Amino acid sequence: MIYTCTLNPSIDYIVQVSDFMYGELNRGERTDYYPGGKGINVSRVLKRLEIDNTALGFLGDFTGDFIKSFLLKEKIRTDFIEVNGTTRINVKLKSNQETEINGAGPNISDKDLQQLFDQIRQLQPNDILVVAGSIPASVPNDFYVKIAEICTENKVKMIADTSSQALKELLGTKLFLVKPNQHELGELFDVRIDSIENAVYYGKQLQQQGAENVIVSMGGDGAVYISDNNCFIAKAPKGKVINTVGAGDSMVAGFLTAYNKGLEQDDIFRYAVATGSATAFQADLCEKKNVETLLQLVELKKAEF
Ligand SMILES: Nc1ncnc2c1ncn2[C@@H]1O[C@H](COP(=O)(O)OP(=O)(O)OP(=O)(O)O)[C@@H](O)[C@H]1O
Ligand SMILES: O=P(O)(O)OC[C@@]1(O)O[C@H](CO)[C@@H](O)[C@@H]1O
Repeated sequence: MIYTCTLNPSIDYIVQVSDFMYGELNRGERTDYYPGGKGINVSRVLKRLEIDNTALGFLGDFTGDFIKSFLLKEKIRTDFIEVNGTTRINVKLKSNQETEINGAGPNISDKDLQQLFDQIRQLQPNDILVVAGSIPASVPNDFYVKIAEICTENKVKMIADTSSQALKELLGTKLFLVKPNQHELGELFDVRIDSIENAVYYGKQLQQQGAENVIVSMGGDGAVYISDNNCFIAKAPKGKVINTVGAGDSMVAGFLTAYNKGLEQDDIFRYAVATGSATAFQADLCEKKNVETLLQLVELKKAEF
């Protein structure tokens, strides 16, 4: 069984303004509300790709209820822990540029954290747990490391998609997959990643630090995949970009879907890239048919290591 865990979910409020003017009254031309948070996005895309999964994490108040009922409508199994505060609303402003304001999120108590640990201790060998997104301010930065320890003990495969200190803390931890984007990887090693060569080099460093599979995503430029002694480089398909929020999460869901089907490494990566791009070309997250249309448009090559 696959589980996702989102410590700090959100409602993503997506507002389109043709010429946003700072300090003025701007009127939204189109507004959308989606359940968000990286793990929740992974769960939603997995479900669309016909992979059953359960979404875990913390939800609170009316915003939490919105997310729960939205996921229920999409027939996604959930087992969220109810917290006292209000789940955040993240603003995604689409104008000439994409601007994001992500909220802080509610406080999470020690009791809530213990409850999550208890849930994770119930997972079975060969289950997969995707921990994704930022760690709320009230939760220690090494929280994912503690989760990883439980996963290792119970032979659960852990996937991490996070950034900043939470990602730094995970260095040296055994992970099944880690998927930083180029900026997150650069921040991790205190360098600027502006070429495929750099992404391969630092991706390999991550592999040496304990990750079985590493994907470095590079937005419209595609991605790099490192596993065993193999390295693949993919160019993303071209298309009309509508909303890139969740493209990286979709990539993780695509990877898992193809891995679950037992595909070869190159085809797993092709599927992951197509899924990320399929989401970038939709207002909401992608559907299976969007992914299938893009599969043959992903240009992939094997690189020398
Ligand atoms: N402009 C784009 N055109 C085509 N494909 C894209 C574009 N942006 C993203 N993608 C696809 O999605 C994948 C992941 O994108 P990106 O590197 O932006 O992830 P991310 O920063 O983790 O995203 P997020 O945090 O919003 O989920 C890319 O490797 C690519 O396949
Ligand atoms: O603040 P975090 O946890 O780093 O990221 C949260 C977030 O930006 O990530 C998702 C896209 O990947 C969105 O659904 C959500 O708003």
